[in-house]
Amino acid sequence: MAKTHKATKTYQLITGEKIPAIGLGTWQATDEEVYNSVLYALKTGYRHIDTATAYGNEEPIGRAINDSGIAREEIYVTTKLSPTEHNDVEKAIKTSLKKLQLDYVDLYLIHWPVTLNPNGNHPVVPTKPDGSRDILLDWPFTKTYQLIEPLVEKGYTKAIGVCNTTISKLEQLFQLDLKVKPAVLQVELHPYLPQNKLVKYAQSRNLVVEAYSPLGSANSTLLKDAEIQAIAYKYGVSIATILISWALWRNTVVLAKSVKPSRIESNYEVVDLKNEDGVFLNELAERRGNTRRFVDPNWDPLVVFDSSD
Ligand SMILES: NC(=O)C1=CN([C@@H]2O[C@H](COP(=O)(O)OP(=O)(O)OC[C@H]3O[C@@H](n4cnc5c(N)ncnc54)[C@H](OP(=O)(O)O)[C@@H]3O)[C@@H](O)[C@H]2O)C=CC1
Ligand SMILES: O=C1Nc2ccccc2C1=O
Repeated sequence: MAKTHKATKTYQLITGEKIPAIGLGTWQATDEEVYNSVLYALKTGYRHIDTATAYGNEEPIGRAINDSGIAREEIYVTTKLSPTEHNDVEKAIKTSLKKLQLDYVDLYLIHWPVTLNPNGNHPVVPTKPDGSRDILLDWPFTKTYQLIEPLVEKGYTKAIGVCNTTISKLEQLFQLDLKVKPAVLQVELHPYLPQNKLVKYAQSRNLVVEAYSPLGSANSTLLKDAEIQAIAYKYGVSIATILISWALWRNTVVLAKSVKPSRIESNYEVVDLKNEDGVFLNELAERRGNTRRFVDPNWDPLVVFDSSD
């Protein structure tokens, strides 16, 4: 049986700041669950919390951070700009900070490279009369990126970045005259969707890459995979531990969500994967000839995930 150790690894961002390699995911939990899970995670040793305006849980997260008694500068906090907020990013981040009871966040991400109508029929997912998403098609995410750049100098966030972008979208970003470079790329990553080319490209541009839904999200089929189970068996740990350890092996941040104390604890215990096992997991989807995305909202007619990259 391999020895597990606490996941205290950090990466250095392009800003010079350190980011803890393991962050607690907070999507899909009640306010009470999220409050308790953040408090428990911080007690366990986590120092990185991932949230978003769209999750509607910034307020209980702020309370938990406050009640933990841990110094603000020891905790890495990320929140995300919602697609309906691209028109007034300063108001958006100020609202998030107020809910989080913080003076600044460590990282502010554009949640989706999609702009939704801020004056539509719903604050998070506005729709048109035909039921389709109310997307502002003439508002590219690059325009939003340029709007969030000043938030760093104004002190609202230490770093900025993007989520859910492909290589071609990152290339569009790097074609701009950037005042503030993106520090982080947050995308769905696990052995069914390793996105090897995207990870390599982003890391070569000095972005720290973050893996969301690393366990395959809720009702995960990944956690029942026989080949991954065989690796887990070799190390004497769970599949979840292998998935989290693989994410660290490939030098990505890993955002695992749990509201269960025992899982919050075990997800913070990792093993050092042998290279052969890391490579095996990198290549699993390609070997099987299929990938699987667990998070893929319908942004029709906008193509967010281009299968070519
Ligand atoms: N930028 C973006 O667009 C997105 C960002 N994210 C971020 O990434 C985070 C993680 O992704 P998410 O989709 O939540 O999914 P995860 O892959 O983290 O999986 C969470 C699910 O796995 C269960 N689970 C957690 N630990 C274990 C374990 N050790 N054994 C078995 N089951 C376990 C959880 O249940 P339980 O809680 O009951 O333990 C929950 O149902 C999000 O919470 C969010 O912060 C996610 C999606 C999109
Ligand atoms: O964070 C998110 N989790 C999701 C799951 C389904 C669709 C969108 C999202 C998010 O933006």
